[in-house]
Amino acid sequence: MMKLRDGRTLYYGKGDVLTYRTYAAPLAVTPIPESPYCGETNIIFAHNVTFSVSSEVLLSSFSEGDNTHVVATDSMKNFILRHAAAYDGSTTEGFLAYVAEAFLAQYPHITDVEMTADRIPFQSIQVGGDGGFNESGLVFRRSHNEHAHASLGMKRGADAGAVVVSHASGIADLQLIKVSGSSFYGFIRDDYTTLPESYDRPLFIFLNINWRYSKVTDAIDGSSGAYVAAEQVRDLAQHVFHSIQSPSIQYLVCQIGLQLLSRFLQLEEVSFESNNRTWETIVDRDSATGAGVYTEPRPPFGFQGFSLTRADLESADFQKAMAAQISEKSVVSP
Ligand SMILES: O=c1[nH]c(=O)c2[nH]c(=O)[nH]c2[nH]1
Repeated sequence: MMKLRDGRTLYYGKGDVLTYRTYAAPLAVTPIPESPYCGETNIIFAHNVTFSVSSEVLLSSFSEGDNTHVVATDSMKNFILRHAAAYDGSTTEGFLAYVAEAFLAQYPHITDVEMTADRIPFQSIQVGGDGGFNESGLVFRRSHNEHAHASLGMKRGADAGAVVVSHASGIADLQLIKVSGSSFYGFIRDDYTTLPESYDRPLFIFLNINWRYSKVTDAIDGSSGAYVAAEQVRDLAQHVFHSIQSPSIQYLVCQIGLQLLSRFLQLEEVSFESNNRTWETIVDRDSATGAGVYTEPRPPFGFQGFSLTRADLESADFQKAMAAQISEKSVVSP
């Protein structure tokens, strides 16, 4: 049979399984200099989960309408929700691994499980008291800012155990504006060029960052000390954006990638999808006060994709290119 885009020939499952678990185990991470984040209470451990399975024996459900081997997607939803109650870990990746492994154990005819989860972020509110402001711990504010996500593929192994065959973690919809300190000039000027060169633009980017660990256990086990929180990745990206004079988004994401791989030695790969939402200038900034007026840019929007592996970093070609550019561009101080 022809393979689908993700390599599977068939699958079915349930999406938008909204899973609001309260009082999951707290997460503590190893702090990094670029981030004040040190962990998460997980008082609300909420996710939008997508779950799907595949197996050769499911072919007859497609070809003959034979439902003998079909676990109803409604039952999958129940399985996820009930296992959310029993999960005793602290990470999204760990939760996915726990559910996927339990499902393979429960249904021996299923060979593959694919799961993704978008974290639904809730932030504790601060309440005033005698000693100042403290976390409420009871009232939370739903956040519509960036969110963490993870995906995991698990297969039944040769010895009937489950093995992780793919995993990724990420942060989506980070939206950052730097009001000064970004340029874009020196690009090809020809008959098609109308964009003026900019030596100080208000750079607004939408950013998705994804990463993969060398050892998936570091992602799954929140108590390993090697877990990388999406908040830390976000804060490091913000730190780099703040610190460098960027000549382009391409350069910016590469610098963030380099910084991530040097800060988190447990990561094997980082990748970026960026979108350029630079504000359109209406009134140029006043050089004395900085006051300017901008409006929303109109479509179409530019985008960039970039991935960096630890092997890239160690390759001679890459090091040569970096050495050349370090001498001509500002770099981030660690
Ligand atoms: O950072 C940028 N990279 C580009 O490739 C590009 N192209 C463009 O029109 N504006 C920008 N900005």
